[in-house]
Amino acid sequence: MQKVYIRLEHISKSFGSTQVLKDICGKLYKGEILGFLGPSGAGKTTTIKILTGQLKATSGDAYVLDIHSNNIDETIYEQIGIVTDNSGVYERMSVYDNLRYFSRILNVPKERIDYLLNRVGLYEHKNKLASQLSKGQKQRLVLARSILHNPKVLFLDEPTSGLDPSTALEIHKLLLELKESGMSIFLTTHNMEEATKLCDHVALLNDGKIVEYGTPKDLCIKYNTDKKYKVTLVNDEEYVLTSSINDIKTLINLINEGKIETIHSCEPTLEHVFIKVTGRELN
Ligand SMILES: Nc1ncnc2c1ncn2[C@@H]1O[C@H](COP(=O)(O)OP(=O)(O)OP(=O)(O)O)[C@@H](O)[C@H]1O
Repeated sequence: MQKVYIRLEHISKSFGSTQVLKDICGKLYKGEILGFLGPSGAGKTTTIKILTGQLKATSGDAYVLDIHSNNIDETIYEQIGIVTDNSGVYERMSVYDNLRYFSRILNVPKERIDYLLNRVGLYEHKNKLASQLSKGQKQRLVLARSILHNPKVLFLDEPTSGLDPSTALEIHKLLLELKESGMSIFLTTHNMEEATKLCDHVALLNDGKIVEYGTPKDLCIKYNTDKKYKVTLVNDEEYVLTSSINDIKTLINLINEGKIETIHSCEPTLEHVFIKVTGRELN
């Protein structure tokens, strides 16, 4: 049976009289990426903070590697990595020394530092002071630090926000490799394309509640209610047809006339699913 690395059981969280998480349940299995998706303020970071022992839930139980979040102590940090924001970088140390410092604490061979610096595209900046890095570069340094010790579970809060597309692509490649190697990744993002590409399962969060859960593909199929088909003709013209009687007649005519090159069904994207489920845009 697949190992469960994270369990959220009926988690609720209030700050004063404001309830920000409402009965959140979910599981993350070994070697999977679970995406927590939702607009700003939906409760994504709060969920990570509860799981990693930085905040206490008002009710419910959360477990990481079978340890209840109320019982987490520093030994858990040998098994998990966390990327929340750019904090935790020693600004007056070089990029290399930042990682060397943590590699000593975590007993990681220093050869891994160069490997990771290459992987996150910071090798050529290794002698720069961390304070001289751009926001995106600092974000990559935090990512490298978080996987230095090859943790079993990695928490990533918006890991590619503010990164240019090619760096984001490199990070995606790295995350998929980490997953392949058996790491479990709990990812929060606003970016539905990123989630579709990376996540085995996604939970759509709105106003502190999980409003949908499933694989990105299954959710897109589930919400493909007004089915559409993209038809490309031999003369390169393109049409989007629906299942209406008129469109079906048009389709039959096009087939009879031998004018069709390809037909594809147009499933909605996760973004469309989110809008359908919540009635609101993501941002
Ligand atoms: N310490 C706190 N005290 C009071 N309210 C808080 C606290 N931390 C978070 N909140 C509130 O809880 C809600 C959820 O915040 P959270 O940071 O979890 O959202 P998020 O989904 O991660 O948003 P973003 O995508 O902008 O990071 C927000 O309304 C926020 O203002």
